Amino acid sequence: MDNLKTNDQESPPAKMDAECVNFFYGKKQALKDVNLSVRPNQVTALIGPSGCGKSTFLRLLNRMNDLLPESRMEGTIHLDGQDIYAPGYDVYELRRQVGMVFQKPNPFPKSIFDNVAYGLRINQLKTGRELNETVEASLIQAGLWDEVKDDLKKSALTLSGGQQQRLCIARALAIKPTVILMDEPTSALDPMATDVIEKLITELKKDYTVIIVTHNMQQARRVSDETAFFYLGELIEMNNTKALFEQPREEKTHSYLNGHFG
Ligand SMILES: Nc1ncnc2c1ncn2[C@@H]1O[C@H](COP(=O)(O)OP(=O)(O)OP(=O)(O)O)[C@@H](O)[C@H]1O
Repeated sequence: MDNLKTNDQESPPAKMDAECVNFFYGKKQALKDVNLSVRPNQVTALIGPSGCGKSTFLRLLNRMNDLLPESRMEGTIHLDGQDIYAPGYDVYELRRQVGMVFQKPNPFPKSIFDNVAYGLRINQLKTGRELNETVEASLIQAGLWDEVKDDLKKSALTLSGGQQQRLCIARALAIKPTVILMDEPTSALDPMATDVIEKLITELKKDYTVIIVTHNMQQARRVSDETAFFYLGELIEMNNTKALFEQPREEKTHSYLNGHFG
């Protein structure tokens, strides 16, 4: 399955890569022999019909499936060349480096400021002026600062859905990750809020590596540099987004993109 990797000799080393990954929920196999490389400072989209394993794969990238009872993973996943499932690998440091934004905005019932400061405080990374500066910088980077700068003490729950999602992105950015995982980050948002987040994703890749699960093929086309198409737990094809959409190599990809199933 090496041919599914998109890393050639001229590319920078992969930011993350998966080799021969299988994943089981009890007896059910959700991922089958997945080989996939993610390039740094790019947006990689994971697409495919419901239940094909996109979210399962995404969650393996920061070991979010570790606590699921009776689940089992085989294969290896590297971050900057290090095996993140190796015994002794620091899972807390992994989750600091590989942040996650979920489908539904999930701010804590706390102030806007405290939401962004949360990870910095529990990890004792910053206090005082440094804390304030990092909160401000994260809100600026998430494109929310101008809308909230006079209301930092207000509850995060008073924000609109789109603002809440940008707040969750600011919260993820505050602890200085290098990779951001996004699991259908706009599926609960209206078209205008979606547009704002999509533009933000494009901005973020200057500083971060972004991996996004999306049901929306047009969104994958708009925001991503590379797209991986999953079907029934297998990675069928991965390529740069334009090529995958315009000249899919595999018949299954072609059928899916043309709406024959999904
Ligand atoms: N916690 C779980 N326990 C058991 N089976 C699960 C669990 N989570 C997912 N699955 C199964 O694993 C398979 C892959 O699910 P996954 O959520 O990764 O797919 P997906 O492509 O992200 O789907 P969707 O687009 O609907 O979110 C599905 O058959 C699903 O039913």
